[in-house]
Amino acid sequence: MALQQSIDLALDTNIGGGGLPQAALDEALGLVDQAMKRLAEDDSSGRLPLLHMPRTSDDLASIREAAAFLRDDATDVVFLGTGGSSLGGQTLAQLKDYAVPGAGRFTESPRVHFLDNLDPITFDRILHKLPLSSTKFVSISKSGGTGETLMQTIAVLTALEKAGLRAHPKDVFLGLSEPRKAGARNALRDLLEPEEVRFLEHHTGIGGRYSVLTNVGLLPAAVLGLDIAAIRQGAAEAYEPFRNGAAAKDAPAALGAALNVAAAKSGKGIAVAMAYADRMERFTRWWVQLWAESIGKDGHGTQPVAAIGPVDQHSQLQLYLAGPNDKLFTVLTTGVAGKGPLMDERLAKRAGEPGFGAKRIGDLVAAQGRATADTLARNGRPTRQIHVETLNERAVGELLMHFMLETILAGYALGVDPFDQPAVEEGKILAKQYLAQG
Ligand SMILES: O=P(O)(O)OC[C@H]1O[C@](O)(CO)[C@@H](O)[C@@H]1O
Repeated sequence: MALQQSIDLALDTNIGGGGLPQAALDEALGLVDQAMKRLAEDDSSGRLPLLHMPRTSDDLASIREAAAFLRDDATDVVFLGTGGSSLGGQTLAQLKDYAVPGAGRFTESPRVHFLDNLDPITFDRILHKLPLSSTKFVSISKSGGTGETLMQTIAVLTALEKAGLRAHPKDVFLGLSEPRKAGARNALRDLLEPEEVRFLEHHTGIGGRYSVLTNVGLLPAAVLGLDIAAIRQGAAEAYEPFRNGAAAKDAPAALGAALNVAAAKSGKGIAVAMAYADRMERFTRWWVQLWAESIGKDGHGTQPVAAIGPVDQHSQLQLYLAGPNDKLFTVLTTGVAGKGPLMDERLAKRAGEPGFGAKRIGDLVAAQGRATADTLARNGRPTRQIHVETLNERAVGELLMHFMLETILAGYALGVDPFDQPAVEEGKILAKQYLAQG
């Protein structure tokens, strides 16, 4: 197990009155113990296919084969899709420097792009800059009906046509969506199937924000040459205590769920995840969707906030330490001590920081992650610490599964359905009405 979790700095016994009372945690653990029974039934009945994903391997060959098609002769691979149809892939791609400030510009071929936000200027620019004759595209939408993804796909087909490349969309496009349902439209399939574009099937029993371990997340990971089997193995590690029938307090994801439930019931209405790694920035955004859409309903929910360190020490930390004590913090760190450029002693002295001499950048980042958690605790702010020594496929797989399990269990314990998102439909319908009105 790569993931180490400590909730010591979250409890009032250790950090004083601002912390969570042990009694609140005990009560939440009782609720999560019940939730775990439900989860075990979900597993044995097959009701939650996500729980079987870590042990599944028979689909990996087809994912690798689709990835090989995308890589073949391609300078660029563009993933179209939004929310859960993009953020999981982005999270994994960050292991290969995707969207890492600075480093992301130097990624190897094929360059991978995730166009998850709909912005006319961005889309125009990228369509003009992409070498269309050597670019492959993947349109991902579970429902097949998401307006943003449909518009992106239409725009790309049109651009291919303008570039005289329209004759062969099937050679440059893949679709990924649910199979057609009797009596219902799948607009993405309606759009691409007449062009003979091949579709990979989106798992019907796994919603977008839980789909990172399926072909939705693993396809981009495979395009980037990541070890997709190791991602699943890592996920299996997170699930192992549940398969072994552990009590909530002994299963890290269940303990995390209980902590969040205790926080929610103790008036901590905000959950902050602050990761001390550039390569976890997309992970924090993936988690924001996971938590917000799963828990925010029926008047329940805590507000997820994503932060990364050390940069957000210089923007958000003041509020975290001295603003309202209404938050539960999760500080995520990796084993960066001893890594990165070495500080020349002479130059460190000249900069007035002799303590930097002979230290590495990673030494400071490691010290900062620790100092932030301790400072939050000293100021009575409940703080959980999660550490993974090496951020690789296995560790990210474990983190992803940990947070999915934590979210499902928290939803069950709070009495909300963690798998739907009915409220977002209203705005989508209204937007289409406004579009039609002009
Ligand atoms: O994969 P789809 O069906 O295009 O949906 C994209 C996203 O939109 C939502 O349905 C919310 O509008 C998310 O739950 C989902 O991840």
